[in-house]
Amino acid sequence: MKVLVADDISRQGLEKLRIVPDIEIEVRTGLSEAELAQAVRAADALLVRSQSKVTERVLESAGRLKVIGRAGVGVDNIDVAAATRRGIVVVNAPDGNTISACEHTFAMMIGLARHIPRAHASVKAGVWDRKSFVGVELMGKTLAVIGMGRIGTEVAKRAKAFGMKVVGYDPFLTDDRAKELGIVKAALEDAVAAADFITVHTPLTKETRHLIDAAMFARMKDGVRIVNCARGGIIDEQALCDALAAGKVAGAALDVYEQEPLPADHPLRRFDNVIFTPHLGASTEEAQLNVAIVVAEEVANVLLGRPFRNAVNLPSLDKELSDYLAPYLVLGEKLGALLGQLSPQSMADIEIAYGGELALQDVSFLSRTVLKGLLSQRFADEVNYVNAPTLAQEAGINVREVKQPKSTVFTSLLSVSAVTPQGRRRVAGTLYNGAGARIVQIDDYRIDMLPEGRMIYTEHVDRPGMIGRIGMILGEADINIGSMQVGRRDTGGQAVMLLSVDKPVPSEVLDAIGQIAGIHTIRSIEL
Ligand SMILES: NC(=O)C1=CN([C@@H]2O[C@H](COP(=O)(O)OP(=O)(O)OC[C@H]3O[C@@H](n4cnc5c(N)ncnc54)[C@H](O)[C@@H]3O)[C@@H](O)[C@H]2O)C=CC1
Ligand SMILES: O=C(O)CCC(=O)C(=O)O
Repeated sequence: MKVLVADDISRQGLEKLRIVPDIEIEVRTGLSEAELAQAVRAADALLVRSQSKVTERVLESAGRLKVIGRAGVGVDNIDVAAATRRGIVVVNAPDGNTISACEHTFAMMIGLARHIPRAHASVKAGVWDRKSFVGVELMGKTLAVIGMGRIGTEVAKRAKAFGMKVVGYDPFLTDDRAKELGIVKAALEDAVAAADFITVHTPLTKETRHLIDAAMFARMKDGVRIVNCARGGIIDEQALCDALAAGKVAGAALDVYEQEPLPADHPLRRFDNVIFTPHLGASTEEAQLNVAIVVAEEVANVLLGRPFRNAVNLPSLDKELSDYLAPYLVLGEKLGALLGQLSPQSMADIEIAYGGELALQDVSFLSRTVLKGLLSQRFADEVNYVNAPTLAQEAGINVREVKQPKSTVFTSLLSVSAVTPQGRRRVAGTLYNGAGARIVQIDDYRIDMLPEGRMIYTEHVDRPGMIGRIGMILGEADINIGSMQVGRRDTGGQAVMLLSVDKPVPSEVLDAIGQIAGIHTIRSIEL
């Protein structure tokens, strides 16, 4: 398997991949979009930092790509939606550079408060000017932290240690968490209005683009100082230029820009009271080693089919949940595949229902495995856990998750149904204590069958001799029957049968069984 490394990633971290047999690493940095598109053609994995842009065009040529590893946090340089549609897992290293980005933010804030870059340049130029660089203290000032995630929280903690008052804005910040951190929770407008210093720590998304715009600058105190070590574009650069020119903003410290590298003629470069660094927030030995190790391990896990943790386009699964769900993931995929093979024609309105204890868990990952099994009839290898919901949506298939904690005779029941040309069809399964997974229902019929291997499924009239005749045809074809389950509602009425067989059943044998009077449906099933 080939891993293409397209940005500068710690060699020590890459060792984690180098030592895996069957994994070959190719390092090619500084590629244009067209070169990256060409290089990714033969890659099974792509490793990047923030420099490479993994666009739709790049992904179009990525025939074998299974995983993109981002050695860092922000994935705004990766078209995650396009990767998801293609079933490519995107993994990142969410906490490897938190402290470095936080400390850089503090360096920038203090540099801004005490004019350190300009004072340094003045001394270097042979000048001894102490009057031009009178600064302000942080102690007693109000800091607005916009985005109270990992980095924002660390910044808030350090600001408290500096004696600052901290006002935090984040849609997910709870009153309890704010209290625990000793900060004031506020709306965005109120946070920026109260602040002497403002620092942003959100990802760049549709919602956060130009979160700090001209209207927001108008609300700020005169002489406010502003820091951006998160992403260019969260602050509207034109509005910042206007606020600097008007003297509203006393200084800005920027690590990130709407366009990187920052163009040589960018208007921000004209302001002496703006401090620039070239996207260095995560550039420490420690952070680069941390993120490289984490992402290399994650990429190896994906390639080797082992569990992985940090996928940005899959629901997260902690160890406890992952252990609990593991046998259900196998059962769920098989139930999906069973329903898909029972009704290989079109289907709509899929319902994945969870009963009993299972209904009390976070089952979003499990629903994906059910969907993957179900859609594999239609999309074959194209479908995986990553793109199953997107493929269903694009095919116009509505998917519902239903939870019924109290309504099952089984400790837990997983049931999958869909509207097919034969009406709504349903299969259900459970895990028997000690006896493993079982299919326990097909449509309205109760059965008890191991969801494994090759099977023959029939719908037929419940009459004597039926099973014998099927057994005879299979015997003549030298096909051994492993086990058999019949489900029926009334004697002499309709029935279903599942037979497990030891080898593939040729189509002429299936046809011969289908000819038996009273059999009206026959299918070959493989789980
Ligand atoms: N300059 C650099 O080298 C680095 C930059 N970063 C940037 O910093 C960002 C934050 O990193 P982490 O704290 O690790 O991420 P995080 O995911 O832990 O925190 C982001 C926070 O932003 C909040 N948020 C999302 N939308 C928001 C909105 N509209 N308004 C207010 N808050 C909102 C989220 O609720 C979350 O709490 C990353 O997305 C990345 O872009 C991260 C590392 C290094
Ligand atoms: O790779 C880098 O140095 C950039 C880090 C960064 O911006 C991030 O992790 O989001």
